Amino acid sequence: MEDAAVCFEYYADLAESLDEKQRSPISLPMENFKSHILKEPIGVVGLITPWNYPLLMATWKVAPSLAAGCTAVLKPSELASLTCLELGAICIEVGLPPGVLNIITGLGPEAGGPLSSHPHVDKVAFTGSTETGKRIMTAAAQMVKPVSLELGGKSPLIVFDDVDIDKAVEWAMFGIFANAGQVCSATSRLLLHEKIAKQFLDRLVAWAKNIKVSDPLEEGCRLGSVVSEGQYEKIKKFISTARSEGATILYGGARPQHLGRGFFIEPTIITDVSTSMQIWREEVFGPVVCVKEFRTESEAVELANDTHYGLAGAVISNDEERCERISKALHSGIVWINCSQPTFVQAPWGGNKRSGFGRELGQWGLDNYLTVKQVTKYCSDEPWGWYQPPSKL
Ligand SMILES: NC(=O)c1ccc[n+]([C@@H]2O[C@H](COP(=O)([O-])OP(=O)(O)OC[C@H]3O[C@@H](n4cnc5c(N)ncnc54)[C@H](O)[C@@H]3O)[C@@H](O)[C@H]2O)c1
Ligand SMILES: C[N+](C)(C)CCCC=O
Repeated sequence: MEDAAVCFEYYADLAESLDEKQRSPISLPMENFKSHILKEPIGVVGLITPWNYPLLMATWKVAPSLAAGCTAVLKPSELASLTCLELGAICIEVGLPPGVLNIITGLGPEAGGPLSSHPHVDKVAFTGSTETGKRIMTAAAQMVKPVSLELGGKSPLIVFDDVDIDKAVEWAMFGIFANAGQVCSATSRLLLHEKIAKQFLDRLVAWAKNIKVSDPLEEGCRLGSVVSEGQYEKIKKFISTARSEGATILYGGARPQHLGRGFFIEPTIITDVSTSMQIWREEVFGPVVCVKEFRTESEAVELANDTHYGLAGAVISNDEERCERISKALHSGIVWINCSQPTFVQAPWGGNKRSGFGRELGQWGLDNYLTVKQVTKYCSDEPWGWYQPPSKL
């Protein structure tokens, strides 16, 4: 809730400074011309959002699009619409004019599909799975409609042998078990230097055993249930496929014994993973981490980049120069050094490759909803002189 409020406050400030940035001059090589820039709202925008962090993911789009001066149609996930409807109620309460923010609930193809194909929607900003992103891009292409896509991920966390093991273990846990792993940027592939791998895994299991798995309303809960039965079954299938492909379920992999009902899955650590396995290649979107060892820095980078996704990556090491080298070598839109997941509204958010394109948050989030117009003026009294004037009557 606090992150959503901070995001609205941040874009309210950017909206005010946007007026000051209008008419910024362009330097031209000819004195008889003057040119400046107008940044204008792109128009009516369709905002399609997922079920994880449902209010925050909507806020990352609603706040900058309204700050840019657009009118918006928000289509939240059918699995988590209520907080977005509450947002609509708040907008009425604070006097947002009717029609500026419109919220349509319903299933994806029926309620969301028309936003991509309708000629009166000028842009679609989408957050969700890569498969849906492809469908939206295909539909929008028929109208040559711009899209920005925030899609899935299979992000790596690389841990070198010069670290404080317990501190690194805690970041590794936060990177995959926070929000039950239902985080697009979750660091779901853990790469451990071979010298510390055994010790690291022993400590990771010890810390994982200590996680309180419970109803999130209980004090001290650090792992709740996953969103739906469908997601629960999907995650269990990923775990059983990993096992059948030859991986080892080092810890977890099942329903916690003390929770007889609800879609709870233990924090799960999978080892003996090869790069051809499904668990290495595909996004699980659950509390499941797969682990591989590496020997050298270049091997770590090669493994980290061995994915079609490119949302985030993280490295933990006490060698600052090595961290700098790795932050350049990772093919992702976000790199965390000595941590995983902390997110700030001022910094750009988004991915490369099949994690999508475009950036949310910061100034880049506002630019998503603005179009740039050049205004160029001829300011000489002299005629242009390109054509021969006809003889005067
Ligand atoms: N990159 C990011 O910033 C980010 C953030 C959060 C979630 N995600 C990704 O979102 C996914 C989980 O969310 P999900 O399961 O809700 O994704 P999803 O793709 O199933 O659904 C996302 C939204 O798209 C709608 N939709 C579905 N089909 C549609 C269609 N044909 N046309 C228009 N809209 C349609 C859904 O109703 C929902 O509102 C994960 O892959 C996760 O990585 C990415
Ligand atoms: C801000 N978090 C917690 C990293 C969530 C980002 C949105 C992706 O699921």
